[in-house]
Formats: sequence, structure tokens, C-alpha cells
Amino acid sequence: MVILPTSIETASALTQGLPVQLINEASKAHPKPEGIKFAYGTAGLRTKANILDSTCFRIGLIGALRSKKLGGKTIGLMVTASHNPEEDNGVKMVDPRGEMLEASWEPHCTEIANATSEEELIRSLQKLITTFKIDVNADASVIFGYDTRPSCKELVQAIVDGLSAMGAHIIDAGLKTTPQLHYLVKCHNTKGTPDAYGEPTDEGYYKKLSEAYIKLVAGKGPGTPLTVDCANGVGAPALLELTKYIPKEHLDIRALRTSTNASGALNNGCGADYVKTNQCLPAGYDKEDVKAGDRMCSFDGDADRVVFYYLKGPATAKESFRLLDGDKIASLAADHLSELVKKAGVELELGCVQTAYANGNSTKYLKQRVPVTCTPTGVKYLHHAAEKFDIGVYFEANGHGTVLFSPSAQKAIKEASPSSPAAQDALEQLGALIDLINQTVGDAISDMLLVEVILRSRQWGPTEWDGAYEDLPNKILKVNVKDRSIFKTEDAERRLVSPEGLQAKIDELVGKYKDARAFVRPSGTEDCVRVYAETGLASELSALANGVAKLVADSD
Ligand SMILES: CC(=O)N[C@H]1[C@@H](OP(=O)(O)O)O[C@H](CO)[C@@H](O)[C@@H]1O
Ligand SMILES: [Mg+2]
Repeated sequence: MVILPTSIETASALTQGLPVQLINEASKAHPKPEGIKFAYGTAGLRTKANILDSTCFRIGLIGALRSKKLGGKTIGLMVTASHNPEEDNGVKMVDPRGEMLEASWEPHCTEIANATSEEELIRSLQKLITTFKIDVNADASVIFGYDTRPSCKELVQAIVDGLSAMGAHIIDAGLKTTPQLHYLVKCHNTKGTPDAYGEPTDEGYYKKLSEAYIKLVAGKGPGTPLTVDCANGVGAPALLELTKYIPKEHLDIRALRTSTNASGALNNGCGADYVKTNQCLPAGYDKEDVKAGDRMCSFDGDADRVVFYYLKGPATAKESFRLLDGDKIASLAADHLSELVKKAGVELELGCVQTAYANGNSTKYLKQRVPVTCTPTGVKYLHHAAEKFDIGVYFEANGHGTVLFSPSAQKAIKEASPSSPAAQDALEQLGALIDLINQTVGDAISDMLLVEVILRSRQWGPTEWDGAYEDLPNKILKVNVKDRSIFKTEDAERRLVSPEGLQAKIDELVGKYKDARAFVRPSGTEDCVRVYAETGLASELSALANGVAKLVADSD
């Protein structure tokens, strides 16, 4: 609930401590580029790095105010543009429990980022302060991290200038994967409490994951090598660091695409998004000695997504490639955890959360086993929906997701009295999985370890995992339009309400193909409209996807 100030006097009293002079002066060094409109979207503010300076400065101001609003709890700021090209960048805010910024603040971030003068900037900050009744004189603490993009250095300086103008306590976490930053935020805010999430250090992160992993794979025999494409991003140093904590007999990693200093290499022909979108191996893998049956996976640029894949035949044949995406990870995790819960003899409801991009056959598979809900795109929606279950498995098809254990589920697992040695073992495994799985946000490293644990425990290779269901042929296309904001959706983005009449035309087209589905939505991270299509018959896929894209283009 938003509490509005009761009178103008209260409003002015609230904003009295705002260091207007300092903000004005600092803001002059971070002028807003003319004619650009920023929007706090699916994953924060994201665009070309060379126009983001003023936005980062202002997010610094807002981050400090968010912390003040929450009584000085530590807020996170992450500078990254994830899977997007190297010349892009972005900034997103992390709330105290490690979750995404509360949605009611997003329009204020947009408004403040778009203020065209110092006066307007101050007015929009004052509006935020009065709307949320912020005590400007309270303490503020903000931790920030950044990925490997060359533009991060300057953008981080802009953030620091914003934080300094507000007098916030600043913690520089340095080069981090996005999920590491989320982890650190949660650790800082739970330190010394009964819910302490972990040590708020790099070492704490690697120790927590590696100790849980070793517990889960101990005695399961030596593993086979796993080839990891690090997208030439921050996942590379993080993964290499992790391997120092886990003996090779437990985790045999072959890290590829680890060139974080090579200009233009980030996400270029590699990474989770490239592999998922193109449904093929990273470029140049034909020279990397990969063989049929090898387990492989790809991180994205900030290592919060992972997709797995393998070849069922020669690397040279396109049809050899088999993708094990977020949907396949969700079904593997849901099956495994359901089994453990049953064996443990605890009463816990496990549910799955997907978006409209989930493959139709994955939804069918999961719905036969567990409750499944569908939310709009963006982890913040999935995360909140997953919190409604005792154990909530959520994954976007692109590999971004995690598993949440509710506080009561964690308690039930900890306190259950096992009725047999098998139940005892299942409870111990569940306990270790709670530590292995990053409870704050999707984490490529943690999810990779989760998959490895499940495959090892079932003595499965990628083929057995892949056998759960067959993906329906599917495709995502981008359509550039003049103004994507006119595309409005309902029903978890599965239907368009605007432009008027377009949904009826899409329905008519979809009706012409067997077992087909298609939907259209504006991207929250790129200036385009996305078209998703899937069909029962591979031969009909392009016709449907292109047909819907044409309908979108014609409506522009
Ligand atoms: C189809 C697709 O993959 N969309 C991605 C993409 O969002 P868009 O709003 O579609 O641009 O980036 C988001 C942030 O990384 C991610 O959460 C989401 O799944
Ligand atoms: Mg990412």
C-alpha cells in the first residue's frame, strides 16, 4: 500500500533533508542525453552504454533512497546488459532479500531517469520521497557489482557519484555475476540473524555452493567432463574460481569462451542466448573436439542463465544438435525434487512456474505431474509466483530460473523425523539442495551444479534426460516497429489487446496449422516486438512465424 503524505507541510518536511545543492552539482557532470526516453523494464534500465551515464548517476540516487526507505538495509545495484551485445549496458536494482526491486518503484525510476533538467530531477526525487514517506535523513547502504563490459568502469563511477551525493555507505563488490551480487545482498541483510543466508564474501559464495555439491555427489563415482561455454563473460572467472573449491573427480570442467578481455567477444557467437535462439552449438565448436553424447552447457553474459545441450550424431550435421533448455531443466528438477519429497515422507506442495515462451510439450509434461502457473516474462514475476508453493520451480525457457524453498518448507525438511534410512537420505539431500540452489535468483553456476547432481544421482547422460518429452518445433522472431508501446497484452502476455484487431488475425492464422500456438509481445529489454510460434509439424513452423511477423509489421 502506498501511504500518501497527509498535507503539503508533511511533504516538505519529508524532503527537507534532501541534499539539493550536492545533487545539482553532481548532476551537472552527468547530463541526460537529449531526446532519449529511458524505461525501467523487464531487467532494469538497459540500452546502449554510451547514453547511460545520467541514468546510472540517478539510479545511484534512487538506490540510496530505497535503502533509506528500508531503514538502511543494503540495496544492490548491478551493472550489466546480460546476453545483449557488448556495446549495450544496463543497471538493475536488487532489494534486501536478494529479489528484484519492488514493482511500485519502477515508474519512479523511469520518471527520474527521464527528468530533463536539474529542477525536474529534484522534483521527481521529491515526489518519490513523499509518495513513499522516505526519511531522507536515515542511513543508506548500497552494494554494487558489474560485469566484464568495458563501459562498466565509467558507469560505476556515475553510480558512485549518485550514492556519494546522497551520503550512502558504499560497498564495491567488484566484478561479479548477477546472481553473486544477489547472494551478497541477501547475506549482508541477514548477517547475524537466525536466517543468515551465508558469508557476505566471494569465498562464502563458493564455499556454500561447493560444500553442498560435494555432499550431494560424494560416493557417486567420478563424473564425466562437462564443457562450459562462458560467453566470454563474467561467468568465466567465476567458474574458474569455483573449480578451486571442488576436486576434479567431482566436477571435471572444460571451460571454453573465457576471453573476457578480447574486444567484441562477449556473447558473440556464443553464450546461452545464442545457443537457445539459433538452436545450434556456439560458433567454432566444430574445432573444439566435441563428440556425440558429450554434456555441454552455455552461460549468458552475466551468468544468470544456463542451457545444456549435446549432439546425438556428428557435429557437422545440424540435426545432431539437441537443446536441453530451461524447460528441460525445470522438468528434471521438478521430477527429482518430487521424488525426494515423497521418499522423505514430508507433506510439501511442489509447483512449477513458466512463461508463455515455455514449450507446449514441456507444459503438458509438467501439468501431468505438478501444478503449473504461467506469468508474464521476467524473473520478478516468476519468482513471486514460485514463492506461493512450498517448493517452487521456476524457469524461463531461455534457462533463467531457480528453485525456491519456502521458509516453512525449509523448517519442515530440517525438523522432520525420518521413518527409514531412505527417508533420512532424502531429507539430507533436500537439505543440501537448499544450500546448493541460489534462493535469490537464477544462477548459471548453481543451476549447472544442480543439473550435474541430478544426472549423477540418476546415473543419467543427456540422452536419458532428453527423453522426458519431445520439444514442439518453435521459433522466436524480432520485428522492429515504430512504437512498441502500442502493443499491449493480457492473459500472461498470451494475447494482444492492442493494436485492435491484430489478435483476431493471429488467431485465424494459428488455426490453419496443426497443434500450433503463437503470441506477440513487446520486448522489455530491446526496441522490438517479439513473435513466438510453435507448431506440431516442423515443416509448418516458418510459415506460421513469418506469417505472424508480417501481421505485426503490417499493423505498424
Ligand atoms: C524471450 C526472452 O528470452 N526474453 C528475455 C528478455 O526479455 P524481453 O522482455 O523479451 O526482452 O530478457 C529478459 C532479461 O534477461 C529475460 O528475462 C526474458 O526471458
Ligand atoms: Mg542474464
